[in-house]
Amino acid sequence: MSNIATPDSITIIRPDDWHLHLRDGATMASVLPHSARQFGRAIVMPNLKPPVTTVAAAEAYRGRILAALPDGMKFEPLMTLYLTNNTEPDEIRRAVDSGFVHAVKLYPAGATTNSDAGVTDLRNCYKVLEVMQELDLPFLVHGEVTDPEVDVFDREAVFIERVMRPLRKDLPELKVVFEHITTRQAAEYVAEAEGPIAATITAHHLLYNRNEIFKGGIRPHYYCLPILKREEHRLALMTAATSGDERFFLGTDSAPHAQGAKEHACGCAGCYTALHAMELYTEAFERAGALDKLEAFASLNGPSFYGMEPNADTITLRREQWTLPATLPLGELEVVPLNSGETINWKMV
Ligand SMILES: NC(=O)N[C@@H](CC(=O)O)C(=O)O
Ligand SMILES: [Zn+2]
Ligand SMILES: [Zn+2]
Repeated sequence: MSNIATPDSITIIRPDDWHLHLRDGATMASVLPHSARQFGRAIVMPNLKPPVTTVAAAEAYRGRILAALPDGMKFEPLMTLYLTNNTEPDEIRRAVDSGFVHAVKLYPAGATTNSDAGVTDLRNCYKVLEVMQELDLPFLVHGEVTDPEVDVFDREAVFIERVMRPLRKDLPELKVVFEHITTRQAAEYVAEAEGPIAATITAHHLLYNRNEIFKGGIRPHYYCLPILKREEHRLALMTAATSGDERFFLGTDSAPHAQGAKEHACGCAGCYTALHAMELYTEAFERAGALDKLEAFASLNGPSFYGMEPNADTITLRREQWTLPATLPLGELEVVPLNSGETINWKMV
């Protein structure tokens, strides 16, 4: 921990969110201003129902997002395609030509919310991945095996051995983002691997370990996938995020679900953090005495990986306590944000 007195405000280049769920329709329209207030751009996840599997669908979705953006707000949605067993190499060429599709997303079938249409075996997709490698289109990976024999807390670490290493051995020049990493194994793998690889890290995986899910009872709003892990893993993620290593950057994985779908006998995975994401990241970096590393992680490393310029403006967070609302009406959903009813220490100006 640094002994230097921490500041009462921090100004950084406007960050981007490299992993975001906006959903669609009225919910998307209500969620969007939360993200647009904090972030200049976001990689928009394609796990809609039905999933965004074509450039035409991504173009229509992008149009709906831009149409929903309130007047006077600036925000660039960076679109992605949902990879299926049947994605055609030509779709990848169209994606690159489009200029607005910036990545392709892997959902192993059954791994997470709206992953039913996902890939059952990555070997079905090698023709597509070869074209992505050739054309430099990033491959974003939900990195968990779906084998029910594997303990849910081990699914990310096992994925590295069973899927990630063989994939990157076969396609060493493919640009890969290991999304929302949650383990020491993933942080170490990304830090040490050769070739073009990076990882996004959520605010909640930096702040919490798995005890948070069970504090005083079962707390479904802390349930997301990959699930929160032990403290040793949280510490490894903090080390990675604050290391200054360009391979690690911000991705909130903010994912709105209806209150009733989370407070349920079989509750959905996903935490809603779009409202207060930068406040949470600032808190995490401050606790590590690493506020000076926040800008690289939040605003510089992501654009550098994607070959973009950083944003031209800045944001400021002030040390100021405020309490998260119990629920947020977000279009057709009533959403309980992460930290609902709790007081946090930073506030975006
Ligand atoms: N992270 C989650 O727990 N949920 C995400 C899906 C995902 O990113 O895996 C969602 O779409 O709700
Ligand atoms: Zn995921
Ligand atoms: Zn996600």
